[in-house]
Amino acid sequence: MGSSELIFRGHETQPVSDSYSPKPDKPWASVTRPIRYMLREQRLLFVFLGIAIATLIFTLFPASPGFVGSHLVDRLIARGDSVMVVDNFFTGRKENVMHHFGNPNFELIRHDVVEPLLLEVDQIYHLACPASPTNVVGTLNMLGLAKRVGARFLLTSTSEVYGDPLQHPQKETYWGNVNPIGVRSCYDEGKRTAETLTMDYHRGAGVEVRIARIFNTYGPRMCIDDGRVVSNFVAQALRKEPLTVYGDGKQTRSFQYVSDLVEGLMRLMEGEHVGPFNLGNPGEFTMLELAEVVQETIDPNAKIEFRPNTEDDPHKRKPDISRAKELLGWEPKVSLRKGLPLMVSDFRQRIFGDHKEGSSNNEASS
Ligand SMILES: O=c1ccn([C@@H]2O[C@H](COP(=O)(O)OP(=O)(O)O[C@H]3OC[C@@H](O)[C@H](O)[C@H]3O)[C@@H](O)[C@H]2O)c(=O)[nH]1
Repeated sequence: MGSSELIFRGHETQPVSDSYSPKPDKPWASVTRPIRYMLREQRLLFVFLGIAIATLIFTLFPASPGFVGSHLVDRLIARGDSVMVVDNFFTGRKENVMHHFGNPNFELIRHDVVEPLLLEVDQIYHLACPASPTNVVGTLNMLGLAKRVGARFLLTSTSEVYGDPLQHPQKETYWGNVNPIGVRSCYDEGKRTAETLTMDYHRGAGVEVRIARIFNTYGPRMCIDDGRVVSNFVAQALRKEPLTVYGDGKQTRSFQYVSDLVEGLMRLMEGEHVGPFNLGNPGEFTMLELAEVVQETIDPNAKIEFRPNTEDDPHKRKPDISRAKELLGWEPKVSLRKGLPLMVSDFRQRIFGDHKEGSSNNEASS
């Protein structure tokens, strides 16, 4: 049964403050109940919530605009789930999911999660997060929805909750070192608040929740020129521009290929553990080392240009993934040197319109 047969009452108002109130009577229950029963009996129905807003003032730390989500949708559809994507397309790209148009198991809804919406679903992957104060509102709305319809809710939190970490590598038990009033705070504290709300809805309202803390992720369909380092370096090398290394380039990050992340998210959703779980690749690189890998992969003659670093830039970051290994049976399979070429062919195609290099849907087999 296609998800298009669902009842969608997206424009009903559902004030955040009534999130804990009992469910009102559903006038269409006699119609929706059998449909819901059949859907549940056949396959789970998913809502995937895409990116919400990246406003002009807050574009500093854009979350993945439809990038991670679109790969997740591919996997869910491939295993036969019905998927509804909710996205306001402020930064997300319709092209990322266009190949599912016409599939009765796929539905796309233009909606901003800062506005409440009501959909009958079993699972919610909440990936929407603008670097703006509205991210907390979006999370509240989605938690309210999960409570109301009894859906399992997965929050994609971030390694940013560890701030500029004083513990290395970072374990989930580490509470972090975040500046509450800095330029990154809106995103970092927004995600920390999202984790808090998620746990409160779990403890207080019995919502089934899952929390993933996602480390730097890259792959095909990543936004070009979004400011993140892998996207910047790859686009710069392809355009024969110098790679812009911020600061002295000795700060470290751990880069995970998108298919590894998607596998981790799905295992987390299906598993029995709330988390939080670090989902990241423990391979740690300085930005200068990353630049070297990009040079090896794209252009050995690419120059490096040093730029002043941004404020509060974390000095190092590397996930301890023992918990995910033990409880989810998950670990990344794609190294940076293997994953980067798969992203490069997609970027080349999108930057130069070159169709010889393969499709934008490249995935590393993992
Ligand atoms: O062109 C660039 C861009 C960035 N950088 C550096 O590369 C490092 C990584 O920067 P990014 O912006 O890619 O990523 P960050 O690790 O700072 O934040 C990221 O962390 C986890 C995710 O959840 C966030 O969405 C993402 O912003 C920083 O040290 C930055 O200073 C460069 O050297 N050159």
